[in-house]
Amino acid sequence: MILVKELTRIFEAGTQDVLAVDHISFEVQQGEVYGLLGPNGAGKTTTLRMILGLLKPTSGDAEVEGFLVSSHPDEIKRRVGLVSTSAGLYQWLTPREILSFFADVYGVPRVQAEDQIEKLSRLFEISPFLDRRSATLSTGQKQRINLARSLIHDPPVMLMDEPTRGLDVVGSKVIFDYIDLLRDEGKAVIVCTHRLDEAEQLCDRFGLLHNGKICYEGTLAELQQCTSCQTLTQIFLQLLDAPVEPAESIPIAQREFI
Ligand SMILES: Nc1ncnc2c1ncn2[C@@H]1O[C@H](COP(=O)(O)OP(=O)(O)OP(=O)(O)O)[C@@H](O)[C@H]1O
Repeated sequence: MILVKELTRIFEAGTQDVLAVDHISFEVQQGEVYGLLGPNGAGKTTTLRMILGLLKPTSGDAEVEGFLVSSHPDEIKRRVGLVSTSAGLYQWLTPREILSFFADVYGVPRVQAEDQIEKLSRLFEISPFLDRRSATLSTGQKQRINLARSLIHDPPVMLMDEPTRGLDVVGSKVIFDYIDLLRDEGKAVIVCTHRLDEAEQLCDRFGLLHNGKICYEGTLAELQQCTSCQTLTQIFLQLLDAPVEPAESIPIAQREFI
């Protein structure tokens, strides 16, 4: 389970600071897929990075499986998998070497790691290029390896930042099926995506971020009811049209850091 409590992040950016995430709170239960959606610059990636402990919040906290990120960052990393297209692969290593390396980093016993590599290879159909140098792989093939890498320690919580970016229809279907499997296995999943059609199919509940704030939250039916829109795309466009304050810039003199 993921609990996000009043998370806030201010970035220093020249003479004005940027309020990227503004006191957001939400929770994701086991077996639930939560769509964290919003336009470019809304604060999605910043939120994921704070939950994982890669970025210190200016204020607020996040809790994963009962551990606070502020006090137990290592426990959080053991329990969370991050899928991100910006994650690079070690070009000179093969996918098998990369997966073994990360299994080792997470302390997965060797035999269990080999089984897990087998299972993930079948699942993501990466067996044909498991022993090729990563530098020779296509974008979609690399994305599949990234996905397998983030799951090597079988974490109970998954954070997915644009998981289908760069994938063809077949690759996207593999991810869809996998997210369904994660739900069935009782994992808590956050998915950030610009593909609203995909989000509509994939997610049980949504948080719509705009200028660092969650403006709407709920199931599709609840969002439809409170906006009088039918599709997630229409709801999203209504959100963008709404008179929301622009992302706040804070003069340096008024900055507060915790
Ligand atoms: N290191 C940084 N320094 C300064 N500003 C930053 C930094 N990282 C992010 N920001 C700003 O914070 C805001 C939120 O960025 P973030 O990457 O979280 O958005 P996003 O919703 O993931 O966007 P996208 O959909 O384009 O990936 C943006 O205004 C961005 O410019």
